[in-house]
Amino acid sequence: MFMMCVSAFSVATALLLFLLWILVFYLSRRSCQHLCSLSLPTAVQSRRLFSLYRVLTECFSPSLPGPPSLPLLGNMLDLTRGHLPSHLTSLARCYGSIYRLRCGKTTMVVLSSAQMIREALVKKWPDFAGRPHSYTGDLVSGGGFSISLGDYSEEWKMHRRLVHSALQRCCAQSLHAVIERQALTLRQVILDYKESPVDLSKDFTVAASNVITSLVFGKEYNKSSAELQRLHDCLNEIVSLWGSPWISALDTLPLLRRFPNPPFSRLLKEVERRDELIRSHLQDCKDKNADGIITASLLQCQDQTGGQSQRTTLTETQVHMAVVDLLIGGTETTAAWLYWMVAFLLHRPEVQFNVYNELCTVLDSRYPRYSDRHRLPCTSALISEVLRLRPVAPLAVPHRATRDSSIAGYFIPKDTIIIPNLYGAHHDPDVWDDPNTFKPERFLEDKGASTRALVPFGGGARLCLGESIAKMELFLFAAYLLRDFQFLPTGNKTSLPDLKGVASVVLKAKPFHVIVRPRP
Ligand code: HEM
Repeated sequence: MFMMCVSAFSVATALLLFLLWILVFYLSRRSCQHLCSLSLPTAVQSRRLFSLYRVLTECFSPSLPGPPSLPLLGNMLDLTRGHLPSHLTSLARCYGSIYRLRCGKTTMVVLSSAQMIREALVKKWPDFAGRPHSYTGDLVSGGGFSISLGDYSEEWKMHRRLVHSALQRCCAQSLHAVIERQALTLRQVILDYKESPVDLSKDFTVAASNVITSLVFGKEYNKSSAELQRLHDCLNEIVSLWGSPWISALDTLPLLRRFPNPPFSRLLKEVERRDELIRSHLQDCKDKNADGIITASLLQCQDQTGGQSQRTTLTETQVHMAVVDLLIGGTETTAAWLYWMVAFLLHRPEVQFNVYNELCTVLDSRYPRYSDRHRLPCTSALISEVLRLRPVAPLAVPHRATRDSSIAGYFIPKDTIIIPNLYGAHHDPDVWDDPNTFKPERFLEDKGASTRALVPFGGGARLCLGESIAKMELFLFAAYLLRDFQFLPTGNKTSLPDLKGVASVVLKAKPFHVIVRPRP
């Protein structure tokens, strides 16, 4: 009897709370819409109502699972692990494909399945299109004016839209020819090695970089160019310093900014050097009437006067930072992917053979064009599988919730940091059979059903800006290389490349040597 009374009481309380929540939800939504037009006391009341709604929503939604956190440190130690993407993926096996980590006052939510990532980034894109604000992020992004690190705003949308249109125009006009030329140059570089064991990492970086510098500055370089070296060293140093704990500590513990910090001083110096280099390249483009097709397009955007409804002008800083975005986003990513492709092919030589056979049969003896990709399923499957196993931006770039929202029924408060764990989604055992094994044939067998679960370029408002360029590059570089060469290990099985790699902002394979034999 007593038990029956208790349960009746609990049901009644829950019902009452639920009704109260509905009432508060309704009133708070109405008040929020009119908040600006209200008198001060009414506005205060409405805000209180809204806070009450927030508290009740939090109470009603289940709390996010996650590993235990230490006092003060929270889960910071989890974030300093060597191979962060695979560590976050192993946590997903314990806590599920959505879990939280705490870092000081900040809550981070890690999404490790394609379904969750799509829900947040694509379906609810306006809620999760923000970027975290940070002191050091502002310094490296010209005050938050880069596309990749700038927060979501009307100004940012216009910036991205104009740069995106410039890229689309360039893709249509000259991208194919630029990549073909670089693929042929790379072919010659490899032929010159005359089958001696080589590490191709730098050659891939130069090839990928030349595609971008041709489009941006109308210039290409060879491997020994001091100018190219300066540009790469500077950009790589900025990316690696910015990711270091010495620098991120300045964002979480502002007090540290008062003390000397040599890595931070180096970062500032490199940012200054980068800006000088880019300024002089842009000046060159202006003086020579803009050879680089993207920059020409961006500089035109700068010259136009703004329309009434849609502004069409970019500031000098926006053009400058767009160039930085394209150089950083477009070099190490494509190069790292090519290097991974060779590493995996050394482990499964029969895949090389199948792709080579396909290229010879379908194309006779000519070089492939991007439009051939639909007739080359083995080549396309190889590209998808390498992107799946080693997404080169394994944790994308952190997002920020721009307002209170939810993912998979969990309440996500405004300003929560969202980490799309693309690496985890691509190793999800519920979607991929034998997820850790390199098996391009999986994309042939299930007739593309699982390509929806492939999210190497992110999605939604923050979808990789260079996706179309990257896809054409991966296809043409891979097809040219595999048509002309056979990649062979330098010795026995123990000389095969390590397949775990080193994870930072970009996931790269560890250095390895290979013998490249020209096909007859
Ligand atoms: C294999 C090649 C590439 C992969 C896998 C890749 C992947 C990604 C990913 C996962 C993001 C983050 C998306 C997010 O925040 O949710 C991103 C952003 C970005 N990527 Fe790429 N990328 C590649 C090549 C390129 C190229 C070639 C360029 C430029 C030419 C580029 C430029 C950018 C830019 C500017 C952003 C920032 C977009 C924004 O915040 O709105 N990427 N990329």
